[in-house]
Amino acid sequence: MLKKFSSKSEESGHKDDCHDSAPKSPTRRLAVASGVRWWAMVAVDMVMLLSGGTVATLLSRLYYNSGGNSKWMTTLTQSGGAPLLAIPLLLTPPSEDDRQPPAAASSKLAAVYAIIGVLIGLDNLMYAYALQYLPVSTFSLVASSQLAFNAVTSRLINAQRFTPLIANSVVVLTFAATVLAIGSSSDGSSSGNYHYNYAAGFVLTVAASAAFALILSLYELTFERVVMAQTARWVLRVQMNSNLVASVVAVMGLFASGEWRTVPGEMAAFRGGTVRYVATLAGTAAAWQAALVGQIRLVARVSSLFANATGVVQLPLVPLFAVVLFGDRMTGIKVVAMLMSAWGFMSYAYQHYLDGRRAAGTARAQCSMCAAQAASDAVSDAS
Ligand SMILES: Nc1nc2[nH]cnc2c(=O)[nH]1
Repeated sequence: MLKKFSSKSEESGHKDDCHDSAPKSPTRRLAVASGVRWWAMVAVDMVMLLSGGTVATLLSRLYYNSGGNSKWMTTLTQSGGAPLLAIPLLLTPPSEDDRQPPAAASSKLAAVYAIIGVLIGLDNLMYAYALQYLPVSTFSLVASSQLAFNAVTSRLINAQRFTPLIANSVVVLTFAATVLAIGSSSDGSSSGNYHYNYAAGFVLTVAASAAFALILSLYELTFERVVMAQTARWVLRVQMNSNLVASVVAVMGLFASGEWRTVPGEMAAFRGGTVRYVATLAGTAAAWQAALVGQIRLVARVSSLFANATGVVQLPLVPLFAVVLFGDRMTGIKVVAMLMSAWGFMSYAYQHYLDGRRAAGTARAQCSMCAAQAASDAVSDAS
């Protein structure tokens, strides 16, 4: 039995043999944990992912719009806030499960952190190039392919089952981003005065989308098969260590590419000056980690596909905030994209709700069978 967030009995459902024989549900291991408190915690994780991711993406755009140009620096901001995670890690009291010895040897854990961390470093670099090489609209369109990639990786790596509602969710969310991209390709979005490098941007966005889907599935596999725990502390530890490895990759890239030499000049020429430069990068780094805490907790609580679906909801949110912050035009198509996003997401959430009800019914039926079996055993023992 896996160790779940905080209270085991409430969140992991039934610990007895009745539950162990229940079939896996499409929305997977926590289908039985569908109480109000559990949904509230999922909602908090979603808000963290959506708000953190939106702020981080907008700040990355601000960096480029204000004169920033270093790809390795943008790469570093995506993982460089990892040491901040030491604060919640220290403040989170260990649960009963955290006091057990780790299920995996330290060397195995180190190898997992290294593999996922290097993948994150490469994904972050490709993501940084993609953000700069493509207009936001095209980027959103191509980046939504990560959900389709995740459908494949979670089928192959995490044995995710698909139902019509989940397939609908994947298709509708992908369409939402497509509608957005087609509709906003000529709406005067303030993406800066770049000479876009479409071909490279396209290939890098697709590669980053595939890499990110793989990363989320590997996180899920790590919680299920390596650490065999999904407590809040384990989530923070796995995120912190893998992102520290990714930061080492980014720092090595910054020095090996020689880009570090351009940083002082970039800082001096930055619109708003040095303080604004540092504040923009520090804010981006903190926002990415907040988003990732939400996303990785969703991987642990629900599944990598659910975490990715939530992340894709963010794609239509970014243009909406860009309307307010960068003066982009609001169009009907953006509203349609957002409504489609909400529909795609509700489809997944409804499947989860159905699973929760079905799992609770199955558990009740099995427990009454267990009780009847126990009573008949007691009668035969007595006679
Ligand atoms: N490729 C990719 N990288 C990310 N890094 C943080 N979020 C994302 C994402 O949604 N996609």
